[in-house]
Amino acid sequence: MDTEGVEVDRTLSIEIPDDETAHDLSFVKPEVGVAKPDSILTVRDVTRSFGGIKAVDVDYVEFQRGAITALIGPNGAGKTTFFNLLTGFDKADSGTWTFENTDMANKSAAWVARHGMVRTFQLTKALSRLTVLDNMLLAATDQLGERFVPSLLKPLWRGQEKANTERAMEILSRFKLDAKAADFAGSLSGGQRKLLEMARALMTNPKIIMLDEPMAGVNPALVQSLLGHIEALRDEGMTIIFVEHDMHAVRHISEWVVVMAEGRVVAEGPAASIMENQAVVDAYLGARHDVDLGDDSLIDPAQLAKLVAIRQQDLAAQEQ
Ligand SMILES: Nc1ncnc2c1ncn2[C@@H]1O[C@H](COP(=O)(O)OP(=O)(O)OP(=O)(O)O)[C@@H](O)[C@H]1O
Repeated sequence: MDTEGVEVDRTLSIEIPDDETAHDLSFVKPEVGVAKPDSILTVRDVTRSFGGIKAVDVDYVEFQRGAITALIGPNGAGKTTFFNLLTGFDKADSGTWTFENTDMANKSAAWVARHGMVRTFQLTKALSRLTVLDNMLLAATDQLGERFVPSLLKPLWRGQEKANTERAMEILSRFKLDAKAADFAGSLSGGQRKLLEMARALMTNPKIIMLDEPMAGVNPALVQSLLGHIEALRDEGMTIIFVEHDMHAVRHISEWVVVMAEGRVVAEGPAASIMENQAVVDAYLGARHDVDLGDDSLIDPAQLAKLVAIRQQDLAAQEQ
């Protein structure tokens, strides 16, 4: 169903113009539930509640293979919960999702990773106390799960560890982190940590990588280089879905943007169309979120005036 309750015909195949690349979605209609030319991940009727709150209530969304899709929305919109459901870190109350026609609903995170879909996590304190290389090796075992428990499969494990170390060093050198392999992860800069988070996820050779706020805490001077790495992964054929609050980054690299509010997808489309979408502006205003949509010139002056008025009311309330 789209937002107006109209059944969307998904049996229609969309012809990609010859001269378009796989990730150009500029010719796809910016409407909720729209079919993509080549969906790698299709989500249907997924819900997850916590107590009385429906954190996720997604009717239908397709993610285009080989594209960079941003998942945005105000605080509490359900983005993280949605990521966790899709990657097996939480269980949905209902719904299905298929990745390359394989049913992925409510499988374990290790199973999901083995089948080619991984999400990144911000480095925890515990991981900061391990070396960069340890982090990489752990990512391989974590995500591959019990198959490689070392005590059970010692000879196999040793071979595996050697292969994993080689692969880890290869990935680290891609991100220019190879010289840091023996350093504690906690000693890395904000930008290098983000690269390590991405590098960890690549250990299992995923087809879809889901990045959790890849720009958070990154020095603005390094943002460009980080975006370049993400684009390079896309250019090699990987599908990228990322949650991000930094709208400048979203505008810069996303071919498609999916907007969530109160658990639902309220809009989707190319970044430029999203910035003008009334449902999106309302979602952010409704959440009273201090938002920078990345380019003030794209915001309707009336909406800006509304924002300013709300801000003034907040200030007046604080002064009372
Ligand atoms: N484990 C949990 N227990 C109870 N409520 C939860 C839990 N996880 C999420 N929620 C609630 O579900 C809703 C969606 O939260 P979620 O963290 O997914 O939003 P988000 O869009 O990722 O927000 P943010 O941008 O702030 O990270 C919120 O109301 C949140 O309080």
